[in-house]
Amino acid sequence: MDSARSWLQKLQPRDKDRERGAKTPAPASPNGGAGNSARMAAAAGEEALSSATKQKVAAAKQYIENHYKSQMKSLQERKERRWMLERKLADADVSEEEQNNILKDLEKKETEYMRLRRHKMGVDDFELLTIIGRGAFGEVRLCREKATSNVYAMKKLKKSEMLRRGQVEHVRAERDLLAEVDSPYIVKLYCSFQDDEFLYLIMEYLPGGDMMTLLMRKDTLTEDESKFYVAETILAIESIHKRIYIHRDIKPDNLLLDRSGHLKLSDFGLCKPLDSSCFPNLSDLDYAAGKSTNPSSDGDKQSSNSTAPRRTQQEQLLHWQKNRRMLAYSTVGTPDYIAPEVLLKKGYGMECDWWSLGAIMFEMLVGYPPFYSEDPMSTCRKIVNWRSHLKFPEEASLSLEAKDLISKLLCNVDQRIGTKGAHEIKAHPWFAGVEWEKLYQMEAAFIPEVNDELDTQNFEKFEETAPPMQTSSKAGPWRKMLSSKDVNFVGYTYKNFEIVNDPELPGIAELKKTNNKPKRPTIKSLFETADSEDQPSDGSFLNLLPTQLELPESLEPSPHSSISSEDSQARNR
Ligand SMILES: Nc1ncnc2c1ncn2[C@@H]1O[C@H](COP(=O)(O)OP(=O)(O)OP(=O)(O)O)[C@@H](O)[C@H]1O
Repeated sequence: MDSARSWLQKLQPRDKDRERGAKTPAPASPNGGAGNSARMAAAAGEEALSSATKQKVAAAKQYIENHYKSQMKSLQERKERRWMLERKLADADVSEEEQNNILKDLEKKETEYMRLRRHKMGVDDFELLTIIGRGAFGEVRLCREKATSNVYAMKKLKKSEMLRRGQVEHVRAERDLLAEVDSPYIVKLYCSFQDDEFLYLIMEYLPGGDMMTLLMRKDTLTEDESKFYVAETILAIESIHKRIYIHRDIKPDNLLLDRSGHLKLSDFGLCKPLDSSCFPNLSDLDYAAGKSTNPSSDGDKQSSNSTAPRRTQQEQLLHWQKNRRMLAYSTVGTPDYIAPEVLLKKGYGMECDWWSLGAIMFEMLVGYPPFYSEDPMSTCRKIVNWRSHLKFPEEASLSLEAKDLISKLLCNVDQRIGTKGAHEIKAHPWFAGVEWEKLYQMEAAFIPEVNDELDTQNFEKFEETAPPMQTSSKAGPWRKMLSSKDVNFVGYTYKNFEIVNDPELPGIAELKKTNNKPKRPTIKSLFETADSEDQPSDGSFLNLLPTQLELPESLEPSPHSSISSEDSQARNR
């Protein structure tokens, strides 16, 4: 607030100076023409300057409004937490003394959380450990918070790269979604912050690795194993669709496995393949989709040469595996799971995520994705001409139900299963017998080997390109740290209440079950065992903690900060 006020004060004199300058009479000219043009130029200058000023004032106004809104929301949420805990305790078999202790515990956590919210979090608060992932915009690394010794995954994204590739809105969407959605199938975000060069997401560490690595280790999965992962992916997608978000980039690399082997969706908003600079000839696809029904015109080497023998399933699998990691770590990424309507940029909705699910299911059962080709552009062509290219290799011996479900996922949007909601897919015969509500409590298809909290054996080994930088993000007042570009990243900082909660102690359900006196239940466990009807209608109050807004020194308007019409269209659906 103070920073907003001082920023406004700083603004005013400059504004007055400009107005004074604009009102200075132009030198007289004998015919009045030069004077007129000078006056006109001055007027135009005034208009231009005042529109820049207006933008700054609007940004400051928004900052102040957001700040107050955030304060009110924070207060409300604190009250809700207290109220819910009191209700839960009233129903629980806990002595009065115990109840008082638990309530005191909550207040302690609240104070801790308030302190944390005021603390300007930075990369210096963490000990940087092993690199566990690399993407187009940065890296993911295991880290340990110095103050608490808690282990997290830190995703670090280079701001300049995000700006260069017009991904600012996408990264913002990722932060927003992770902060909003509270689902066991979505990776949990604890906090986000930034320094002058990078954006950081501090997430729960999922030590089971990702689905891409699992698939590379196993070649193919059985139908039962696939069913488990496909079912959990459906629940993950359903939870983001309920929030009116579309992922658009669901692929095995983004399906992570927790310690017990259950699946969580991650990596929201960075839709690299939508970046047309990555696929320079993307407009050709339009032509390919409309005109070509002949597989041989789709650029796939295998089919372009009719005399070349078709690869067997095993050969294709080996070929795919050889290229897979290279594709994953390239700046272009793999287009193998992207829906045709997304590639064609003709407007798309949530159905595109169900297409990706179909492609992943195919890969689990067959060993490679359905439209795999030598190079990404050929894959894109095959996707838009999916009718000619979707083939189930006989050697894979898929059940009729599996083939039917895949064919209903990999088809035109208007016929695609899931268009009316996830329930359509859940009701498909391939899932007969799946207990959707109990899935998360069931034993996973594979239990990953994880020896301790720092174990990274389920991840690829990545070379350190440079020693982990412990660049200071805290030295000096934060406003001085930010460059003018940072107007694009205003409001990125976020802190989740759960960062101050201890997830290890038993819950009240356990207390009731054993009916003896185990360790005290924690606030978190009490919330976790709360009935869904006890929760606010969106069921996500713990994750809806306010954004700590940041106002950069300069709020220069930037061409990068606007949402493309395509993005807003997708978001509005
Ligand atoms: N919370 C996490 N816990 C464990 N591993 C993770 C976590 N988040 C990401 N990873 C690992 O890092 C890899 C890259 O992560 P992610 O896809 O989020 O990064 P990215 O830079 O957005 O990549 P992409 O280029 O796919 O957009 C994942 O495939 C996974 O192996």
